[in-house]
Amino acid sequence: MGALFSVAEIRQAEQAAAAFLPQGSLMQRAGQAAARLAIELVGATAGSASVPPRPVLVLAGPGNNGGDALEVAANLAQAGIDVSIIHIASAAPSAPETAQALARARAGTASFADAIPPDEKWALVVDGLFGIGLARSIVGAARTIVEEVNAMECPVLALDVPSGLDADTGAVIGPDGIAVVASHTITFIGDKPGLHTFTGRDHAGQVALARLGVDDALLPAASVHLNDPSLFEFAFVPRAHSSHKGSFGDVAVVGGAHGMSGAPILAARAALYSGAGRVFVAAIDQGPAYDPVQPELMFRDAASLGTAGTTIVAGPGMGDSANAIRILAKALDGEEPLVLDADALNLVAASPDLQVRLAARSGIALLTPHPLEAARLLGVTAAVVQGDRLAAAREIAARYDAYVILKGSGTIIAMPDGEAAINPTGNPGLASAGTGDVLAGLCGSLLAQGWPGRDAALAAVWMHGEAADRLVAQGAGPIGLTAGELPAAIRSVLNRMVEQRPRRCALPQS
Ligand SMILES: NC(=O)C1=CN([C@@H]2O[C@H](COP(=O)(O)OP(=O)(O)OC[C@H]3O[C@@H](n4cnc5c(N)ncnc54)[C@H](OP(=O)(O)O)[C@@H]3O)[C@@H](O)[C@H]2O)[C@@H](O)CC1
Ligand SMILES: [K+]
Repeated sequence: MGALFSVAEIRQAEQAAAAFLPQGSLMQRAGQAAARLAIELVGATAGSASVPPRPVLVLAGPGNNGGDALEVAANLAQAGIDVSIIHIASAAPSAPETAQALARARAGTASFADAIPPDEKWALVVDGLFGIGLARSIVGAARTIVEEVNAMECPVLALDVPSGLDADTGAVIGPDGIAVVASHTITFIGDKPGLHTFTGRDHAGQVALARLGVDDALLPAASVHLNDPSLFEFAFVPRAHSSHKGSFGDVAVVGGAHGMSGAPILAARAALYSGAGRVFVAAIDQGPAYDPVQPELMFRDAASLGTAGTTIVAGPGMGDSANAIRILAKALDGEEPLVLDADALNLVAASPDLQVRLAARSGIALLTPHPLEAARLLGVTAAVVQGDRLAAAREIAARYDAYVILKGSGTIIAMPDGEAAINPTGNPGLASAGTGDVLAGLCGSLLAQGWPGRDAALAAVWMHGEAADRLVAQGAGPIGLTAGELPAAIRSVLNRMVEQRPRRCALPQS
């Protein structure tokens, strides 16, 4: 479930499937599946499932994505819907199935136009300009069409992938490219990573998958999935009545250089609310003696912190002092699970010595970079990281034998063995100060409670996003959502997950 495939993998499956089918079968199936969804969408828009009072605009490009669109147009016209088609003809000869689809559309009641009729109000736009075959920026007449569609207010259904979007990476195909902003995307044969990360979430809207009857066996075993509780739910275990605070591990958040106390406190609160037994704030410089809102947190001097048996979350507000570097080196040399965030990642990126220590450590390392921190770790620009987020996260995971959470829309979770996931939960409310500190604290908390690195990374990211989504559903965002609201919301998500597990409790280690 939730498997994501590269364009190369989809192409292979498509060729293998087509070899056993009459010509044009896959395109016809794509046209039928998309027409069904289009009818549902216009039915919903018009308030009934009957013929909508407004016409549907179908955009058909020069390749097979255009062929899909022509099949959709023919099917909608056959259902009695008023359809207008803008067809960008190919200079090169079309594939036979696309030529067949064009003939079918021409034979029906759909009308063809050279440009989008001005002032028309559409029930729906179907985007079949370009699919996975687009290899360069959209320019000229096609660009004008995309600009016009993006300025419309009606729903837009993209076929396979919003035209102009790279289905592997979620980047707009450039340079200086443009991509359709769809409200819905129906994607064919297999779901694709680019629809779920970077700009993909904004361009694709709600994603539906039409397998077109292609056998699972024709697709490879997926190494990338959409993050989902089915990947980690067995890690949620009810607590035993005989447990005590020593059963759930210690977390120390190392950070809080002068003037930056808020970040480690947010991380520490998240660790506390997600069930860590004892939580320390280990300050680099002298800061507050306690947290009046959360007096359960214990404040220590980072330099004298005993780290044995303690999961360290290093980085929030840590700064770059010599003291910070010394304390980070000591944490890297320890064997306890370690979460590196924010300044700790920048210190590693700037120090070959710390890089060697990180790569050599035997305990779990979990890194939570945002794109710029990831770029520093890789010695590239943030634009390069964003241009292929999956590849960047996997490269860091492999280089440091670490679990990597590359933050941003469609957060990537990459494991040292190459497995990866893209997170579907969360919303723009998370693009605010301190939410990353909360995520780091949550990761540390799960690791301190004995979770494996893979499950901790997947579950932390999913719950963090889910908590934000629930807050938005309650009206607490996305505008103005604050990081401080997340820990309590995460606690309720976590307890709900545990309740749903049919498992018996885990007896505490003596
Ligand atoms: N085959 C199958 O079995 C199935 C395929 N399916 C569908 O086919 C889609 C893939 O079709 P595709 O390979 O024909 O590529 P597509 O995305 O239509 O674009 C290529 C066309 O665009 C042109 N072009 C490229 N860049 C351009 C630019 N900047 N500006 C202008 N033109 C540009 C390019 O021309 P060229 O680069 O060759 O000059 C070529 O003509 C896939 O996404 C799915 O929807 C489904 O029906 C399932 C079964
Ligand atoms: K498209």
